[in-house]
Amino acid sequence: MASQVTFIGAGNMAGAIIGGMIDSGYLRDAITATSPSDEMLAPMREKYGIHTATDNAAAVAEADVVVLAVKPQIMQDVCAGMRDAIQARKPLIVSVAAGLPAETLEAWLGGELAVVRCMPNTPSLVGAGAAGLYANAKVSDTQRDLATELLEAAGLVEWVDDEGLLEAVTAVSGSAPAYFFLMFEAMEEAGVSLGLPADTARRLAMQTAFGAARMAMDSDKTPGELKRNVMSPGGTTERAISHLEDAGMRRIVAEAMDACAARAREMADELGKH
Ligand SMILES: NC(=O)C1=CN([C@@H]2O[C@H](COP(=O)(O)OP(=O)(O)OC[C@H]3O[C@@H](n4cnc5c(N)ncnc54)[C@H](OP(=O)(O)O)[C@@H]3O)[C@@H](O)[C@H]2O)C=CC1
Ligand SMILES: O=C(O)[C@@H]1CCC=N1
Repeated sequence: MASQVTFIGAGNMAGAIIGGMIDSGYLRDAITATSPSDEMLAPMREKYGIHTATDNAAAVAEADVVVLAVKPQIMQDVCAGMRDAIQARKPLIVSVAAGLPAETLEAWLGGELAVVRCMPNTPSLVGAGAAGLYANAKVSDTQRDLATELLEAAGLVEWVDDEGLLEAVTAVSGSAPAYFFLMFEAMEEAGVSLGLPADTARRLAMQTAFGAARMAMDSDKTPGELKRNVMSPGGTTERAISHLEDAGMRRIVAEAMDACAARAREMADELGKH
């Protein structure tokens, strides 16, 4: 029998994971999503055929897994509202909220709970997400497998054994779709400066990124080898890559990712007080 999964929050992240679960054949009847108003829930019912509810406490009463998918800033209040129901049932808690430590969530929900913390990213919406997961000591092997199954429905899953590493995951994948979107913007602008129509430059840049990612994922070669294969000696790519290296591209990327991880640590300090 499928585990009963209740999503608290029915926004982008919940929708992405639910969509992936349905596509991979998860029993619709075993999925419930909640939101304060029916406005968000009606499309969920129509699109996915799942159960919906506006009462969080009632919706977790029979859940085996509760996925916390509301904004971090309102999480404490949301947890307080379903604390008794959670303690009566003790389901696996899976949180996708940025910055909130597992220990804090466990305390807000009354303590002694198995908690999986997840840092997903927005490509989950198209089934191409990349998520880092961390389990506290109370999570059983079966619960770990279940969390993997739920999150793999939206893309790649990588477990980390130290919660602090989720800050590095945030820098490498959680926030990283935005780095690539910035690159697309820059390449489109440069393509336009070189005379291409904007939509042509945009399509070429995006297809090239897609092709490069797919090629790197399918290949036995390292990204460095694949890069060198494009660089004919004395050719155009060598000139472009030299320029990027000389301008400090690697240093800029490292500094941006350090800043990202530092902000994730700050958010954990700000939000995680309990
Ligand atoms: N977006 C991203 O790139 C990433 C997001 N995350 C995390 O995912 C979580 C969700 O983000 P996202 O899906 O983007 O946010 P959304 O705003 O799309 O979704 C949040 C949902 O929670 C609902 N909600 C508000 N109050 C309650 C309540 N009391 N009970 C139940 N549901 C409620 C909201 O409803 P309403 O709109 O009616 O208020 C909304 O549907 C966040 O914690 C975020 O940190 C993590 C990694 C990446
Ligand atoms: O920017 C943020 O804070 C969130 C967390 C990771 C992606 N978006």
